[in-house]
Amino acid sequence: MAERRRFARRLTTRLLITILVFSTVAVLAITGFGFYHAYSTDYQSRIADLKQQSQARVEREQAPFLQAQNNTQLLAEAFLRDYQRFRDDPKIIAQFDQWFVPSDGILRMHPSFAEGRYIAQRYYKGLTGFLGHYELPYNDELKARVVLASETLAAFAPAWQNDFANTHISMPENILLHYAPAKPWGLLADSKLDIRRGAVVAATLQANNPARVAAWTGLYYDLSAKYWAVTYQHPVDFNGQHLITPSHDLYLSQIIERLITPFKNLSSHFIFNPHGQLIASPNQLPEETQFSGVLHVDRLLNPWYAELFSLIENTPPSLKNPVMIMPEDDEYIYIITLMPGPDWYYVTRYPAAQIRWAAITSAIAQALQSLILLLFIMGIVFWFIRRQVALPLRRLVNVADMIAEGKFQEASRATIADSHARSEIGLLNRTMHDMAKRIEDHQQDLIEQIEKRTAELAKANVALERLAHVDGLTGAMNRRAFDRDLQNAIAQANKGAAKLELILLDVDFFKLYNDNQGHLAGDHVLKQIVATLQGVTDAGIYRYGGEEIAVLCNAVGNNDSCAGLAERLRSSIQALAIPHPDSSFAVVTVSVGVAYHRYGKDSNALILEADKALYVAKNKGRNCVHLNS
Ligand SMILES: Nc1nc2c(ncn2[C@@H]2O[C@H](COP(=O)(O)OP(=O)(O)OP(=O)(O)O)[C@@H](O)[C@H]2O)c(=O)[nH]1
Repeated sequence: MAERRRFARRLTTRLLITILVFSTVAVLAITGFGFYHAYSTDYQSRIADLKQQSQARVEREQAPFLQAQNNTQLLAEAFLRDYQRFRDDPKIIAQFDQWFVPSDGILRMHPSFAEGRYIAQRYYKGLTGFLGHYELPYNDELKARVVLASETLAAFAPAWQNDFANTHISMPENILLHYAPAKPWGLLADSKLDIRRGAVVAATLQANNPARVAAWTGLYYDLSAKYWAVTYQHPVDFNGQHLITPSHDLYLSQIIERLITPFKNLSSHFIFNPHGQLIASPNQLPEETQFSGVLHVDRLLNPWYAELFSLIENTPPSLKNPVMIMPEDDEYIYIITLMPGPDWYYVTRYPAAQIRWAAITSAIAQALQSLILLLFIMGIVFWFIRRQVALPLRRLVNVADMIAEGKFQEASRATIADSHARSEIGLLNRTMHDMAKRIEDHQQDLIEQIEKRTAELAKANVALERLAHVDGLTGAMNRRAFDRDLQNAIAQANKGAAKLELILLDVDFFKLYNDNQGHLAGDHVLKQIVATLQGVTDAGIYRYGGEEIAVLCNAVGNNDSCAGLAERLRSSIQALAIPHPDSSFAVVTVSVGVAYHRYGKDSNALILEADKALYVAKNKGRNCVHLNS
């Protein structure tokens, strides 16, 4: 029984361990793969995020650059339109002398254009002009060009004053027309200034820019304005002649400040232009002041800039696709984004360990989730197996024990609990229930049958017993019964419980009766005698020998009662009056010998005494009783 319980427990435990082992192996494999996958996915996703963040920042900051390009294009087209129509107009040419007046040995636009004035219903303000020393005299074309350029500038620039600090138009004749309401540059500029010597205007001259491309200058420090700026310059030629260069200055302090602001204090940012000039760096660069914005990486003391720029040149980004660079032995990764407009390379430097660590943390978190999920599932499986398998199995084992112990009724009641379950266990339970019930019914049948058969057997035994001790002819008890009863009676008598008397009766002249009346008639006589004796007494009547009858009388009273019985027996036979022609009494009679038991006398002695008494009765003439006293 205990073995069966242990087996049930072992089965459940083994089932759980098997599930646990296989699940653990599966989860570890999946977690391992998941960890690797989560790590690489997270790593890639963080790189993609960095690219996206850089791209978004660049796109946000590129607007003023693109607007500057559009604006200068607009100015160029408007100017060219007017120039082709009015360059020979005498009124325009004549205006030159009214608008531009001598100052410090050069010409400057009349200060009223800066302060505010109306000319032909157009309001001019914030406009200044610097016409520096020029080696040739001004001809009509130049005069008309300066006036038309001034008008173009006055027409468009005020609309942009909120977006750009200034708008200006330079000319290769050392002329600069300037719109900036806050600062009358044309009135303030040193008369000895030759703007063509400055890098900005110089870059627009045909000699320096034979391809005639519009471009952004490198970063420079505007000494007069005291800020870092870049200038977009759009050279405009007509019939091979360089007429004007509309341009915007774009103050970069705020833009650059925004661009080099780190992401979450982890990144640092650099900006290069395609010519290898450093536009911005988070580091303090003393060289900046030395080179006034022409900071070529080769001229920087730190070779790291040149190496980085060379890597960027090897894998340049496109407008939509930033690239990632991972230099060997470098603890950073670099995202290079192309900034449209000035075509700058915007570099985002980010610690590689930070990305790896974040990816590992994320992968570990996912792995932990998987493990927690495994534990949760195992918990549910454990609970399910315990509730749905282990407990019902244990109950079934108990039921099996009950059946083994023969407690079928208990077993059939105990199986009710899980019998409603639809599982195999429920089915097994119902089967056990049916089995216990059937065994119980069969056992009940068997018990009833055994009881019935036992009763029948007892009855048969009683009959058999009776048959074994009854004489077949007369119905009196036979000699075997006599011997048994005599022994018992003597034993009782020896204990003093009762007195005992043995009466022996013998049919008189029976040989003659047989001989003359026939043996069958003799049998009939014997039957009649026994029946008669039984009618006279309840004492045991035995067929002791052929025609000898014994009567055991357990007399409680005195000897007379047994003597009286012997006499009543004798007379009852005589009274039958069965004719016996060969008897001296003419009827069938019996002689009777009686012997009394005395303490210590055994059965043989008692029988012998009774025999002697009978012998005496015979000798006395028969049909009489003799007591052997
Ligand atoms: N019909 C019949 N006769 C029996 C049976 N058993 C014994 N006998 C006969 O009983 C007779 C007994 O005879 P005995 O005892 O010799 O003498 P008796 O003729 O009875 O004479 P006394 O006893 O001296 O009166 C025998 O002839 C037996 O054959 C029996 O079962 N049926």
